[in-house]
Amino acid sequence: MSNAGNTVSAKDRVLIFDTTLRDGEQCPGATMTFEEKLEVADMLDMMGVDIIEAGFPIASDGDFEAVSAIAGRIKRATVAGLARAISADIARAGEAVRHAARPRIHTFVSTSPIHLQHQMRKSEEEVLEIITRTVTQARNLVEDVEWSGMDATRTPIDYLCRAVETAIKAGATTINLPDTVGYATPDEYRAMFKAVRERVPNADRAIFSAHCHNDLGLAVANSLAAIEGGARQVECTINGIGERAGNAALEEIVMALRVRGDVMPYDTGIDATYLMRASKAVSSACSFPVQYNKAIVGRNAFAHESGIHQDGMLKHQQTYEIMTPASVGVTKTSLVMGKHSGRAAFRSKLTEMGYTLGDNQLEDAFTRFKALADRKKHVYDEDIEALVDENLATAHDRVKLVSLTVIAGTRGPQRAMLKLDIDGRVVAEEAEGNGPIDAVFNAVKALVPHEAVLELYDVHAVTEGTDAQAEVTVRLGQNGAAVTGRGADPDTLVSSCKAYLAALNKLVARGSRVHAQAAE
Ligand SMILES: CC(=O)SCCNC(=O)CCNC(=O)[C@H](O)C(C)(C)COP(=O)(O)OP(=O)(O)OC[C@H]1O[C@@H](n2cnc3c(N)ncnc32)[C@H](O)[C@@H]1OP(=O)(O)O
Ligand SMILES: CC(C)C(=O)C(=O)O
Repeated sequence: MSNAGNTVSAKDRVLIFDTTLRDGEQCPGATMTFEEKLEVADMLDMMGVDIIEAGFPIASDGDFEAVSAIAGRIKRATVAGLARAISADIARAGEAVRHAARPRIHTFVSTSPIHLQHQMRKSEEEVLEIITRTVTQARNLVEDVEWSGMDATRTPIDYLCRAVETAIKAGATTINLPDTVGYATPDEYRAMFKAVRERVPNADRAIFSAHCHNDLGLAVANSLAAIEGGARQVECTINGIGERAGNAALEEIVMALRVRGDVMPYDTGIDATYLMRASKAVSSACSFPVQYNKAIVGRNAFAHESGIHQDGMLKHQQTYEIMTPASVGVTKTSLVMGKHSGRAAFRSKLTEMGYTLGDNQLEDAFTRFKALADRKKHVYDEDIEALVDENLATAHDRVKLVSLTVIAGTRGPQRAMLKLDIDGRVVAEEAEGNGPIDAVFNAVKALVPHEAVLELYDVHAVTEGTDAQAEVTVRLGQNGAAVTGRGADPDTLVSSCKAYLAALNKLVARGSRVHAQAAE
């Protein structure tokens, strides 16, 4: 089990280049305000990101301002600004990162035939000249220059090697070979890095970097394969946000390397205990919800609903978790109560909630819990509380609900068909009423004649949603005294009936004049 703290071992160090504020922000709808960008940048710096790509300064004045401000405040990480292979872009990026403690200009140009022909409309030779000119310009502004060959994975290897060699010769210190359109497979991507590093004569003068998109869901797998192929920088984003299907997710790369250090002997400088906080910060800054089943930071990443898993987790955490929640900044594992839960988890939940039930009561409550969970999407603690409290209270009831069917709607009269168990005998009655609840109460009164008066009827939803448990309170008054009964059920009519019966049972227990018909 990983203890994913901030320790970087003797393993090979992989630099984390975070592009949440640049490529991440490029996904539709993810635009962040100036203040939000500063907040995210501070968080990235705090968690140990090596390079923060703060934006694309030529894109807008707002982007320029944000990159400049981030460059001015970040003291530890390198701050990079993106630039096309255009002189004005590079000058603007250089200006934006000028005040950074560690400034970087990241310039890129297409290398694939499809891009050269259709987007750049330039020949291979012309692009090589552009690389020399633009990387040299960037290098005259800052020491740290990254060059990217856009669409590298659809570029013939011979030309890619020539482009890389040219960029290094012009002064690039980092060479990024992006899978711009998320097309590569892990084997191909690993082999590409290996081949370029072996074939380019000056390859040892640069750090190689991977930048993967998730169009085929392979971004993280490809990033890890690139590391095996010799990349020592990976470009990624928090929550995997980014152009189209997104970029490789930072948290997944970091934790894959931590947890599987046995087969991937590499590590990063990231303090993984910040991962959840960073995920929430980015999700809220760009109003992008994190999918529930997202690895590491999804709300279900450390949640277990099925009984067998919950039983295993209660016996030993490593039965179904490969990292501790604390290692990624998640407060704790959650055992979610639902239709797949078993007795072990139910018992543990009740203990956690302060209930100690005997075996029979527990079995009874579990049966009712399963019935509720079958009808209800989310079973909250309040649901269980309502269910158990009612269960405890009704243990000695003489009058119990067996079944209830109600015909309601616009075409009255409303009619209730009720079966009760009274002292072990099942009796039935049908009654009409002025509304379905009146019909139910009339049926009860027919089976359990009494003189008590309904003093209060109150209904409220215990939990959220249209499938919420309705909790009904009924107060019955007789001879100046009153009793209150409660009932909970997703069906308001059933909870009304239960509440009425609960109140009647209290009257029976007090010896009031209530005629439990079957008992007579
Ligand atoms: C894979 C990536 O993520 S690359 C980064 C993508 N990010 C963005 O595009 C976000 C920011 N972009 C922008 O704000 C704008 O596109 C700008 C400011 C950069 C450019 O705006 P415009 O000047 O209006 O150009 P427009 O966006 O319409 O077209 C892009 C131009 O850049 C050219 N171009 C694209 N990439 C490069 C490059 N790496 N180097 C040089 N030129 C490039 C295109 O060929 C096209 O040129 P053309 O107009 O001569 O045909
Ligand atoms: C600018 C480059 C690195 C890029 O974002 C890509 O190729 O996806």
